[in-house]
Amino acid sequence: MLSTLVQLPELGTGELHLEPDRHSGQEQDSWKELPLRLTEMALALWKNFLQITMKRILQQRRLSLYNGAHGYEEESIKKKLQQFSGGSVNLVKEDNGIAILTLNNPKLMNAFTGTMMVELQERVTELENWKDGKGLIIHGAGNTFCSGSDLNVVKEISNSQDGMNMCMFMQNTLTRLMRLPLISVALVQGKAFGGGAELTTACDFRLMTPGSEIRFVHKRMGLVPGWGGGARLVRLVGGGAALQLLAGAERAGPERALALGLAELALPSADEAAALAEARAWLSQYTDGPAAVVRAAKKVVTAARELPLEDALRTEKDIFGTVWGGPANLEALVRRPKHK
Ligand SMILES: CC[C@H](C(=O)O)C(=O)SCCNC(=O)CCNC(=O)[C@H](O)C(C)(C)COP(=O)(O)OP(=O)(O)OC[C@H]1O[C@@H](n2cnc3c(N)ncnc32)[C@H](O)[C@@H]1OP(=O)(O)O
Repeated sequence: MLSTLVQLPELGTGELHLEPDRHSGQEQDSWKELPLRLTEMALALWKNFLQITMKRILQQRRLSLYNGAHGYEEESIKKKLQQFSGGSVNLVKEDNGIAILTLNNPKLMNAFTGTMMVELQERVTELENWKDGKGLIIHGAGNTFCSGSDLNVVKEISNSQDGMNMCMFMQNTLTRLMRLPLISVALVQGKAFGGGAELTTACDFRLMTPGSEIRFVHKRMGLVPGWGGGARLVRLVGGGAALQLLAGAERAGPERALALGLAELALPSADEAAALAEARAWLSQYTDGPAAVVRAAKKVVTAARELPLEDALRTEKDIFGTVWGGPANLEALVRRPKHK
């Protein structure tokens, strides 16, 4: 019998066995079967690829807050949002496990157009599939964070159905962002207003440059948060402070944000490049070491943050099981570090 491995682009590797047909009483020339057998294998690999892809889509659907049962038809919502183009959401994933996500619409203070909302979801999906990822920094182009939804788009989708659809779409995306097994930082330069303020609350930490502001301006627009920022803000700063920030549309500069627990650090420099370098340095103290362990730490916190106690404890046990006796644990047992 002749065996060989065959690598097909995008589909993967399959093992091909060729053997003469002994029933015909003649040695078949196996090589004549090769094209047919290659086709058979390509079909088998393609079927496997489709099964894996469908499993991933269904898994992401299961992770979503809203689905068909809530009247949430994602593909038609994306189609609507894609009518409003402009700007981009760029992602660079580095070999060190840190990703930089840039909101790139500086002409409009990085306001979210419809296509940017769709691109943000696509970047989050990329990050969900990035198994070596440890940390994420989100910032805006042009030394400012994000001015919320593009008001030109808001005008076009001001009817109830479109508004609810955009709300559910962004809540789905920001909830998945919040749950990423990466340690995430919002680098707030300039203005984080409206939906931009909400986006900062979907990150684990917020670092703010001199003169920057997080401001929930929704009330001044006759609104309340719709991207999940209200629910997350209460969990970050407590109900009283959240109510002041929402009902007063109050400004939170670095000092006030630190006092409220809304930010973790007031950065010294307003310079765009220096601020990003400082954010990288700050994040690195939490992302150094094996990705499996960093990701496990975030998963433990996510479970504890969202689940009832006993479910959180069981989840912690399961996560513990993924690192106990793992490479990093065994190596540390040999090295016996002193935790001075
Ligand atoms: C659930 C989320 C919620 C929703 O979807 O309904 C929202 O997020 S609604 C949007 C909430 N955001 C705002 O209301 C912010 C509006 N913008 C401002 O208050 C100011 O632009 C500010 C304070 C962010 C910056 O002021 P500054 O004087 O520094 O700059 P400009 O105002 O001249 O802005 C430059 C340029 O950008 C345009 N711009 C700014 N923000 C938006 C936006 N959100 N949508 C569309 N366009 C925006 C602004 O109009 C200027 O353009 P120009 O053509 O030069 O007039």
